Amino acid sequence: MGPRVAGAAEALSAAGLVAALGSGSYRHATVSDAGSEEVSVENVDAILGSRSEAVVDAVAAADFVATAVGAANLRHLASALADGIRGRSGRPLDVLLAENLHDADEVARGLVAEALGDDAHLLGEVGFLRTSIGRMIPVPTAEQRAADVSWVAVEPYRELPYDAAAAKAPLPDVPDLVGRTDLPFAFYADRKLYLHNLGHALTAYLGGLLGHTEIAEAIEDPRVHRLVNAAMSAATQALSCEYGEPLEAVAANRDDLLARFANHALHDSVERVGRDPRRKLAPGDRFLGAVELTARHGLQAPVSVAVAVGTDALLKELDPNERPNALAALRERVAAAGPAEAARFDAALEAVSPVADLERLAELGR
Ligand SMILES: NC(=O)C1=CN([C@@H]2O[C@H](COP(=O)(O)OP(=O)(O)OC[C@H]3O[C@@H](n4cnc5c(N)ncnc54)[C@H](O)[C@@H]3O)[C@@H](O)[C@H]2O)C=CC1
Ligand SMILES: O=P(O)(O)OC[C@H]1O[C@](O)(CO)[C@@H](O)[C@@H]1O
Repeated sequence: MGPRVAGAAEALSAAGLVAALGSGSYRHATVSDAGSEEVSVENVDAILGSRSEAVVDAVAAADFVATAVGAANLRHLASALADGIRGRSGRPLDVLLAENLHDADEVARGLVAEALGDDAHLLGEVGFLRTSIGRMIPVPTAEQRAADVSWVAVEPYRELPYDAAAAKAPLPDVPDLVGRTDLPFAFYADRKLYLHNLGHALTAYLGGLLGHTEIAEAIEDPRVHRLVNAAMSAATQALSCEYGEPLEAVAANRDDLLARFANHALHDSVERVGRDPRRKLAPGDRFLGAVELTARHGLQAPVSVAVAVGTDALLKELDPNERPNALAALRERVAAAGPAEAARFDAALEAVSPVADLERLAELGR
């Protein structure tokens, strides 16, 4: 039997999924334009999040725990994690955080500490491990769900680096679960958000402006590719300067990502990759975090343009009365690099809406 992993999924809407996973297996397809391969993953179980006693017991007994619930939902796990930790009687626990969230370790630790209250000392034996979760997994279509609610399709990329320095216990030997200690883990976390997620979200928003519905179509549009490549190249150079990692190594990751975004067989949607622009445009997340990183190295121009594209996507989702404050806050973040940057942001915003002028955006980002 493999390691015991505590998992939980949200009640009600997830009940069907939990029931299907409770049958003990699910089908897992790896898809690419070169072909696809399907396997059955065995020895699986699931518990509804609302069955909190069962979740607590699972956390108390687990060899390790992993979360992948969405950054905003982490807080809902805190109480079950806290009670599960109490139930371990001091036995060390590692919690792998598979969320696109900067400083996910500090956020999760803070939430669980609050839930533990007077027992917060128990966190001495708990590792909150950042991960760099790069595998792209689209949302199955309604037809796919109707045929098999637990079926999932993924891209071939499968490496999962985690922050080994923060671990409290040895993690099981799982292929491609890679404990990184060669560089500060901040490099991997920043590379994920400010290179992968920045480029991906920009592809989604530009694709949306041009009427594309799938990411692969969007990135193959040369007008989109040029702007995404420019923003990702600025992030590449800035990451290399920030962490002393050779430029060629970071650039190889950029090129691999650009090629992976073009996986047609995955049918990843502009909607999924662009979802929740409010979170994506928050301080420290993929846009504003990337603008800060690139500005520190004088490389911010194409990223400021990217922020304007993201801002346009956000403003379209907000109530009209929320827009002025949101716009002012975002502009202020970009303007921290100086008045020329603020002017670039204003001009880029004009070039996005009401009509997207991608030539003008490319000029502004140079
Ligand atoms: N889909 C992808 O390609 C990747 C996603 N991520 C990150 O992984 C996380 C999950 O992403 P997805 O699987 O795409 O999202 P999703 O929305 O498809 O799945 C999230 C799951 O968490 C469950 N959940 C939410 N709140 C819960 C709670 N309080 N208790 C128990 N279960 C709860 C939901 O029922 C759902 O099954 C996000 O933070 C995302 O940024 C990271 C890399 C890859
Ligand atoms: O899950 P989020 O934070 O909304 O962002 C989506 C991004 O995360 C991933 O799902 C996983 O890296 C990417 O495919 C995509 O860029």
